Amino acid sequence: MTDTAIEAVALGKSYGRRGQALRACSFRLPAGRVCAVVGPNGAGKSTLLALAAGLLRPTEGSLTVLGTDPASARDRIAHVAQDKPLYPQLTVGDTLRLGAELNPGRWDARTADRVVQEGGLDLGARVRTLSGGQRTRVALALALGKRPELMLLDEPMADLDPLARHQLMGTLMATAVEHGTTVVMSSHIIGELADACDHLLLVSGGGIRLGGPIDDLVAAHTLVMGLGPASDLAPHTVVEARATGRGTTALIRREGPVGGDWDAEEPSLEELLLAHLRSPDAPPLLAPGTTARPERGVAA
Ligand SMILES: Nc1ncnc2c1ncn2[C@@H]1O[C@H](COP(=O)(O)OP(=O)(O)OP(=O)(O)O)[C@@H](O)[C@H]1O
Repeated sequence: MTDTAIEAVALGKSYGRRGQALRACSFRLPAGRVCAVVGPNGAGKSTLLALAAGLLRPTEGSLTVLGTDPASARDRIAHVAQDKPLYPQLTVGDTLRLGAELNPGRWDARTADRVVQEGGLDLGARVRTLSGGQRTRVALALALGKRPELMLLDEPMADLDPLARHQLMGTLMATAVEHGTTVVMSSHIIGELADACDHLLLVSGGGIRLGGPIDDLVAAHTLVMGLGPASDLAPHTVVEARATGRGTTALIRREGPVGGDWDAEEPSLEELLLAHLRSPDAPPLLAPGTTARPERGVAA
């Protein structure tokens, strides 16, 4: 088994005259990890996942999945698209039985059944009568039941309530640990998946802005304390941020007036990602350990 789940080199995807969805994307996602692909609406996340699933072909560069061409790896991949295609006339029980029939010898009935049961779904209910979140549950049960080497989940948490998110994240992480499955999930809610994932890609405007193990990304960012007069900015406002070519961000924030001075604290991963989206190409604002007087506010 390869230690790389997905590798892209100068990857690009154009939808003809309708636009360039991805350009010059180079990254590597390690196998057996839970990876978040985050970025704003229209960033190119779904396109990236569809390319990795072998449903689209790159127009530039190369993409290797599980050590081979994505189209050749389709049996080893489960892709859950945003619209969660399922057969609406089938019952939940029939849908799971179909999953088992289509994946003889490797169907993980225990996990698939548990995902459905945890949501309190009636096995006799027809898929067309289910809510969006319930359909998501069935689609994820099918994907997990297939026991894939790579799961590509496009906005899997979008329709789920907090308990369902918690349950499914737990199941996905356990699957990654127990079976060595690589889980790649996308979200346009920056930071939504970050706490549960160990690897991250930040996509924006069709390019990769930031990528790597989350612990390394956080550790590589520099905390800079801004000292200055209290102002009318709300607490927790990011007041300035810059990214370097190496991905280092100097982030200054106000924790609230403390004796009339600015204070700072360790930025959250979500703040770091937002900072990168705000100022992708700017030079570093400050060297590590220096102080600053912020002059303008940028809403957090
Ligand atoms: N089939 C298509 N034909 C033409 N353009 C497309 C097609 N699919 C996507 N695009 C364009 O490619 C760009 C990236 O779209 P994509 O769906 O990959 O983004 P996304 O990051 O998944 O967005 P969202 O968070 O809104 O789902 C967008 O500008 C979109 O309009």
